[in-house]
Amino acid sequence: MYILALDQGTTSSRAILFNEKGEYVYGLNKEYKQIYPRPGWVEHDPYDILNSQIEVAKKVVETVGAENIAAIGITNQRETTILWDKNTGKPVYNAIVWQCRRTASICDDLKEKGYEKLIKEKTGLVVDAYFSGTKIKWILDNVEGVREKAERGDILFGTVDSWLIWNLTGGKVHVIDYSNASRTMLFNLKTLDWDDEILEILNIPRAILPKPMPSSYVYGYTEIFGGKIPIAGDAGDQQASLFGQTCFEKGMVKNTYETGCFILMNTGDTPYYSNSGLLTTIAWGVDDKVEYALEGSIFVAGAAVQWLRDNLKLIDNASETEDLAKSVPDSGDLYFVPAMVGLGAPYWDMYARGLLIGITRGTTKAHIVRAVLESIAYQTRDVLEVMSKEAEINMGTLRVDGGASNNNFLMQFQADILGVPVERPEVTETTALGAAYLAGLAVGLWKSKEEIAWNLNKRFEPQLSKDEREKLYSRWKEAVKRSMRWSEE
Ligand SMILES: Nc1ncnc2c1ncn2[C@@H]1O[C@H](COP(=O)(O)OP(=O)(O)O)[C@@H](O)[C@H]1O
Ligand SMILES: O=P(O)(O)OC[C@H](O)CO
Repeated sequence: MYILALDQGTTSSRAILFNEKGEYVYGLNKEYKQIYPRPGWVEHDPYDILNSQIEVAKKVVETVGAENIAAIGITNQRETTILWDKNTGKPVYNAIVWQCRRTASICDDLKEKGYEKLIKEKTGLVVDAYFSGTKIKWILDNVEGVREKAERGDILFGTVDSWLIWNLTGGKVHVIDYSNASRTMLFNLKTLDWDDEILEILNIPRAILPKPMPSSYVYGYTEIFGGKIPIAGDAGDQQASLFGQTCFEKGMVKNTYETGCFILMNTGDTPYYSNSGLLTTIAWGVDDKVEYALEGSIFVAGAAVQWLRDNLKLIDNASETEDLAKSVPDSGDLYFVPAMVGLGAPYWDMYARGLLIGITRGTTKAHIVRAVLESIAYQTRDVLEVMSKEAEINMGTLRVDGGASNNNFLMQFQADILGVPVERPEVTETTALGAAYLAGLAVGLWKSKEEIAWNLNKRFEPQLSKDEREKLYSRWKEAVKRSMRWSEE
């Protein structure tokens, strides 16, 4: 039997089959349209999300037959917000993507009113436009007629997992798992329920919200692939990858290098609160138990490589960056700060903007490409420094995954700049793998977490001296300072 993982990411939808040993069997990927209506705004068409996901899933299922699929696990770009009409199933507005900054002023307002502490204590999150709460409010307040309909109980909200499950089950099931719920800024980490006080502050009717559920559970069935297949796993993509990396022990850390970079540390069965801009989040709910994680979210990582490709046209594809970066001995003191949509952890500056500094007559394309890759590793160090300090854990190794973790230059530079070994597993699609594991556990394909495997592909040992490392890193910190608050009016 196989498990089908649906990995609905920010830039593409993926469907991947895993076998009973957790090995990658076959997968397909479809990119879909990014919509940028104004500077700093990012949207997706919810039907692009759904149709691209179904298209790849159907093709993948055809290769083995629906009858051979034991379960489907869903994992998704988190925070992205969709509201739809309960009766027609039609979205009332485009999906507002996690990267979208349009609600920065709503967040400023919440901060001015002094709600930061309350929101952090209840949800584990900092007040930022990143999370779903203010995006929901924006749609209710700005799209004509939606608030009235919502008050009448005719509107449903979902993150992308909810939207997919609702559609895959023919409009029968309206759920969200705890890990996704913990990204809405509306979910109380202790009661494991929506928080009425925050709902009131943001003026969001409870009736639109999905039912919070564990991450490994049979939520319902889909018949759109020819047979009746249980949907049995649901987790936000970063939590799913923590699961796929088998970071089951307290203190284990992974970094996923995708559009953004997401660094999560398992903190066990109690939420751990940060004083330095890290997020407290639910890792998963499995076996009647909820576990927590500390997270550092970096908004732009692989997306900066995409920007080199699509906007600057400096490269034709992302993998070219590896050889280009290696073609120069260093960046020539060129630094790139990818604050295109502000800066996430640990800075949380919604008004920071991208910066390239240190350009000379000698600067070449290779230097720019190298500076872009290096910026991904520097941002990761920013987060890990704070994380290790706060959790009082000396990280032994960093487990890595995601599209850009295939870049050997980047992984070596990461080990160099951290001074810690970096380990890449055989399967770098660990997000999908985690969703597959969660689904497989719910239907009994695997009996317990102990049956789940993790295999090493390559270990990168740090090669820079401490002096060299610190010199490079201190220049980065200087560059970051100069990018901050740039777009504040
Ligand atoms: N070999 C590579 N080197 C550098 N960046 C890469 C490489 N492969 C992919 N990327 C970048 O990583 C991102 C793709 O990662 P992926 O895991 O597909 O992300 P997502 O789920 O966010 O769509 C893209 O932004 C791409 O530019
Ligand atoms: O689409 P990804 O994989 O870049 O992940 C997006 C994150 O879930 C945003 O929090």
